[in-house]
Amino acid sequence: MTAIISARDLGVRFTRGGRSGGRLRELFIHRRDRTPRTTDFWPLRHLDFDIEPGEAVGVLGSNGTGKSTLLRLITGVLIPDEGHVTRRGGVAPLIALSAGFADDLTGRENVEMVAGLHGMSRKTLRAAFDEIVDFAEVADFIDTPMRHYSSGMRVRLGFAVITRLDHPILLVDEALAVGDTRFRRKCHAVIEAMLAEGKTLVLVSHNDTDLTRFCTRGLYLDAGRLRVDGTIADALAAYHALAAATP
Ligand SMILES: Nc1ncnc2c1ncn2[C@@H]1O[C@H](COP(=O)(O)OP(=O)(O)OP(=O)(O)O)[C@@H](O)[C@H]1O
Repeated sequence: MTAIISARDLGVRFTRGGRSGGRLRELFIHRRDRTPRTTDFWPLRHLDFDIEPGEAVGVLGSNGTGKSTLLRLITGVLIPDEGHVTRRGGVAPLIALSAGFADDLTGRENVEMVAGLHGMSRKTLRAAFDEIVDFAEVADFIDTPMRHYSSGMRVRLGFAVITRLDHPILLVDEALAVGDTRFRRKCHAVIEAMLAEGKTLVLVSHNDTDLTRFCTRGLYLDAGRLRVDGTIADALAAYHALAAATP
């Protein structure tokens, strides 16, 4: 089978205190020529893996070990400094606890923007809009600017719109941790349905139950390296062994 996501010697370099240059600037500058600074570090380096279509892969590790960075590299919003990552097909990303929403726009405008950016036609969005809003339970706030949304409301609307995209790859970063129990249950049913359809899931989570519920495979990151690429049970065991050994 041909991999749907492939990483080869993948690495990215950050500057302590903030990555130099904005994301947009990075698109226009050949960053590989950037002279290293003493404040530079590699949050991720020398990563190699292939993910097959339909796999459900959990990414785990302690805080700051590069999990979100890996998802941003897979999505393509971050450009690697070494190696490369390739995707076959579109990616529906729910990262940084949002679908990429803008605070000044209303919920409605944000849904339209995100759906449009991800290639959903106006007709499809019109047909799906009410269900998205109902699922997110934000009908009373849909014309309110996003800055007035709670983190739970944001993540609910983000989840509702992102999971409606017709992309084969779903990336979820910690989003399941934010909703309340009832909403989490609704999200679980949606993810299970997407997996049953053959979609590919990459899930970043600190929650063992979520990781074992959805994922068969685990990528355990430590100090920016891929330490275990195995079953989710193996990856969790390595993660917990390290936590137990760390004072
Ligand atoms: N834009 C940036 N510029 C500089 N450093 C950054 C940037 N984004 C992240 N980092 C740093 O890179 C490292 C990896 O961050 P990342 O958010 O990927 O970790 P994580 O494993 O997702 O952490 P957590 O479990 O806390 O969410 C951290 O040291 C973080 O402070």
